[in-house]
Amino acid sequence: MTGPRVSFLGAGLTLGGAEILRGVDLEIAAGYVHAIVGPNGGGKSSLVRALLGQAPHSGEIAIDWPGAPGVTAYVPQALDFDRGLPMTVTDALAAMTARRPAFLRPAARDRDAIVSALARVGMAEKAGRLVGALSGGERQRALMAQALIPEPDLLVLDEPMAALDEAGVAAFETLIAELKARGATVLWIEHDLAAVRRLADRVTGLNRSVLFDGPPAAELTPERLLTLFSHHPAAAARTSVAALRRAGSGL
Ligand SMILES: Nc1ncnc2c1ncn2[C@@H]1O[C@H](COP(=O)(O)OP(=O)(O)OP(=O)(O)O)[C@@H](O)[C@H]1O
Repeated sequence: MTGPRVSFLGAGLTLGGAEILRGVDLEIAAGYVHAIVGPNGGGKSSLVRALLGQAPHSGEIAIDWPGAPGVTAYVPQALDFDRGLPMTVTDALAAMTARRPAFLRPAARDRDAIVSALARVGMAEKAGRLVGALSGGERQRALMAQALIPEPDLLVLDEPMAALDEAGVAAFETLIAELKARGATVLWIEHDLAAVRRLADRVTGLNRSVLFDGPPAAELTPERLLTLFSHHPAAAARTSVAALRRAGSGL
């Protein structure tokens, strides 16, 4: 199975009287790692929520599978849960991924899949830890692990690296390479422009509508970064310098 092609045609979204997205035309090619970048509040998370059917949109959003529909997985920006929940990481993953009632022990096959997914995100030793005791980066790794069960054909990631340390970033990069080698389509919201330059096949700038779209090396120019993240002059100067530093020497 290879991943699907995803297309947005004149997509719009209005929430509580506010226009969040307008006339979004965008194509995510099958098997591509496609990054979405843009300023805070630009509508990136809303775009993926619309794609996942969680927000009412206008226009057209289509997922074209090469054959029968495959597996779609989503890694949200953060996980809201009760910190006092007496549940281990393994139990939480079982509840999120298994098709059995949560009060039954996970089937052996499901347990194997959980062990393997946790190992892929470097969390093998944390399998028995209570979810409420996880650090921010560990929670993010656990969220990534749930998206690997079963192996996804379309993976939607909302800032998956925000809390990751260096080892976490390395594990994430390996995973993306593995998914890409399998032909999965990855739609990836990211603020780390250097990572986008390293890993993405294509990048789209979004601020309510599409600002630019193309290969990262061609699109993430210094001028582009200046305008993309400039809200007011002093913040713009700070942000652009930081963004340029992060984007690395290739610029
Ligand atoms: N239910 C809602 N009602 C009204 N406005 C909303 C609602 N949900 C989101 N918004 C607004 O839509 C805008 C876009 O939000 P969204 O989370 O999609 O942005 P984003 O590009 O993902 O931002 P960030 O980079 O900060 O994560 C924001 O101004 C937000 O306040």
